[in-house]
Amino acid sequence: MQRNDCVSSDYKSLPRVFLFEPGGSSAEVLLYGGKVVSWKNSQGEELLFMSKKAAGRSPKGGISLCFPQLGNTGMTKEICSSKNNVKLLDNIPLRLTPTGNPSSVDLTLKTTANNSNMWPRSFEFRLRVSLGPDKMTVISHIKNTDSTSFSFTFALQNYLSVSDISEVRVEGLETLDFLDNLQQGKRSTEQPDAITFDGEVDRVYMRTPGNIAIIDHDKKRTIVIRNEGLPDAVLWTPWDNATKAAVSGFCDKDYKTMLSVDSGVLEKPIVLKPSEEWKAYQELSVISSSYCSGQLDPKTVAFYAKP
Ligand SMILES: O=P(O)(O)OC[C@H]1O[C@H](O)[C@H](O)[C@@H](O)[C@@H]1O
Repeated sequence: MQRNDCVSSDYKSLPRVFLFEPGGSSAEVLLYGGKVVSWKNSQGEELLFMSKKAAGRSPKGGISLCFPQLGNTGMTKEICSSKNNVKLLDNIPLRLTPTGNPSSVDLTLKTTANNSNMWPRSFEFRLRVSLGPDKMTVISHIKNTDSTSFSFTFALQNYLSVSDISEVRVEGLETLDFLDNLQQGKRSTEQPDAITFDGEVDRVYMRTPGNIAIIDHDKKRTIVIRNEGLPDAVLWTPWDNATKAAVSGFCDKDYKTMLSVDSGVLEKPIVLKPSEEWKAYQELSVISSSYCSGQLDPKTVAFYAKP
């Protein structure tokens, strides 16, 4: 039974920036927290999943910024939150800097220890979201403007829209070591085959070699994630665990058409000395998967994904 608060998302009433590029791709980015709430390919198909659960200024889904802590790796006692995933930027309006380019947006936040009660640190955050033909890049910068060093973990939680999770295949994580959050972080090694889904998954893959391909047979498309500075990846589906879905702000049936593939830096937290800056780059591209048969070489996908 669908809960009452799962009938319509309210994010369309929130202040946001619309991006367009000449090839027909488009995106929408919230000023609150810099969350990307829509990314459409040149055919106008939505590629990101947004929950219909009402959540005020922090709607669930899209591309969410998790900072300064994700999971229980590198937990710092400075953070005032009972949650492992801390999204300090949610609910904070970022400053919009004009780019003069309809396919790109720059958002910034300068904060001091005094005006952040969740993490009493001074930092500067800059985010650039840019569109290319069937491609989106997200560049994040964090500068330590404090008088002492600080450390953090970070992730872009990419909630991808899929036709049916049981028909989806993920390539690029084969044979990697992962920490299984469903088994108290037990370390295991992934099989040599592509990953498919038939139940709940919550894993942190460490030191991913480069590209991750999410192949959706029904939609005949592949989304490729390429990163620099974000070595780890989290794969999450609550499946039919309604309690976990609800805790994360999703509706009971959302799992069927959503897969979360996060790009992050988790295993080894980033340490910044005063005035030091950290930068990370993520590129998402979407391509026709009609040529995908059997094992897909992510390097080949990246090659085809280039405009
Ligand atoms: O509840 P959220 O912060 O949205 O997180 C949703 C999910 O994100 C990550 O992928 C974690 O590994 C999961 O444990 C978590 O449940």
